[in-house]
Amino acid sequence: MSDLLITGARLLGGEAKDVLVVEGNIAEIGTGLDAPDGAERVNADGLALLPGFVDLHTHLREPGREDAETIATGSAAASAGGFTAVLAMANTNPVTDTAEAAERILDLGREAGLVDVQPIGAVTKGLAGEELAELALMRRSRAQVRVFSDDGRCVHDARVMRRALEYVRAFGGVVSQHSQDPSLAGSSACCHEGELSGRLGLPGWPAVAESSIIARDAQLAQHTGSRVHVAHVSTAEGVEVIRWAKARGIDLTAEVTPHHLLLTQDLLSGYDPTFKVNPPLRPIEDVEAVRAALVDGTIDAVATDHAPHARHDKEHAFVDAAFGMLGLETAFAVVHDTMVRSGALDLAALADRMSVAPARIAGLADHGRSLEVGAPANLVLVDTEATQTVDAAASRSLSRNNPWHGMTLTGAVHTTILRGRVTATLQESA
Ligand SMILES: NC(=O)N[C@@H](CC(=O)O)C(=O)O
Ligand SMILES: [Zn+2]
Ligand SMILES: [Zn+2]
Repeated sequence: MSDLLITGARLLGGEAKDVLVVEGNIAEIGTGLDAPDGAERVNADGLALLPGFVDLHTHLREPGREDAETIATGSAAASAGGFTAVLAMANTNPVTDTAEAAERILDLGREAGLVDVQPIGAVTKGLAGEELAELALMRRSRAQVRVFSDDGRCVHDARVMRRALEYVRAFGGVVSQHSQDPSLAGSSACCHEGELSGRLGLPGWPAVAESSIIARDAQLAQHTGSRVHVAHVSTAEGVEVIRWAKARGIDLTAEVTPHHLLLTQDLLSGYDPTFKVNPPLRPIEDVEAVRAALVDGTIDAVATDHAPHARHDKEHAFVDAAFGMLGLETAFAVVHDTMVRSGALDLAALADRMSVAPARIAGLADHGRSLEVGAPANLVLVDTEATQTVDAAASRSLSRNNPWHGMTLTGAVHTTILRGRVTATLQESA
């Protein structure tokens, strides 16, 4: 493994320093450092150095839908987006509900070699919501699964959720819940229920379908002494319940997606299925509430919910199209543009929400670390001045359901480093 010298990087956006990486770990931080013989150099003048991003919520589609994404293409999109670790959701085909399935994903991630791919295990067999999957066996496997989710579906049965929480408590695991009560909306619900859904003539999800499940799960977490993570919170009501739960000391964490931080339901007026996602895009009041919650720490982390879909699954009438949108490559730019440029968060806080907090929630010891000697060199260099117009055709993802296409955003990932190895650079994409 060759050594790496990064020169002139602003640590967390602060003071400029050189960082020497030896054998995958940060060996020295200082000024005027010399590169050892054969070391690779990265000139980071004007760039900020952050811990590599960690995505708690990525859909990689392998096995089963390799036409939409593979572990290799999703890993390439992730490293281009500044990520050094991603958690791969379990709603593949077959579902990741056994130790063998989880180990296979871990191994395919290692083969791709661009980010650490950490499998998420299903809560229930086949995501059917009835029988618990092999939670303990997945935990004891080489994949060491700690996060469990039926994402795409809500673990609706309270008895099943209670049992899952009791199980994962024994080994420090967490259940990541897709909080959306299916009984509060018809099976064709495809947008936010409100004045706009009435006007568009589309069946909607009411906000209470989200907040009522969060409230129930918070109380189940308290009752079982276990830990719940709220995936993709999207409503002001959901945020209020999370705030209440945290104030009571309930062990609950939450994530918000870049799209719920920036996009609103008004994009649906053209019936373009690119903007069809679960949970749905919401009114501006909800966007403002999730932003404020990300600032005050009620929401712990940003997670992309990168959900690639093949063209033929998206090119349908709005009600029939698949749910989901791309997010890995644009996440930093969106969060930087909406939260940092506005002054709501500084770069250190962005690093907390996109790296430190998600690594802690997922129990990934090598990621989200302080920039200090001895830490694994899982790092990202970002350019906070660079302005880019998103081009869907330039994506590393196999899919093109990109809601950011044509949007101009300030903030770009420059170089991503996994254990001292450069896995992506901005030049490559130009
Ligand atoms: N977010 C989405 O709209 N879709 C996700 C599932 C999910 O996250 O609920 C998918 O797997 O496509
Ligand atoms: Zn979901
Ligand atoms: Zn998802």
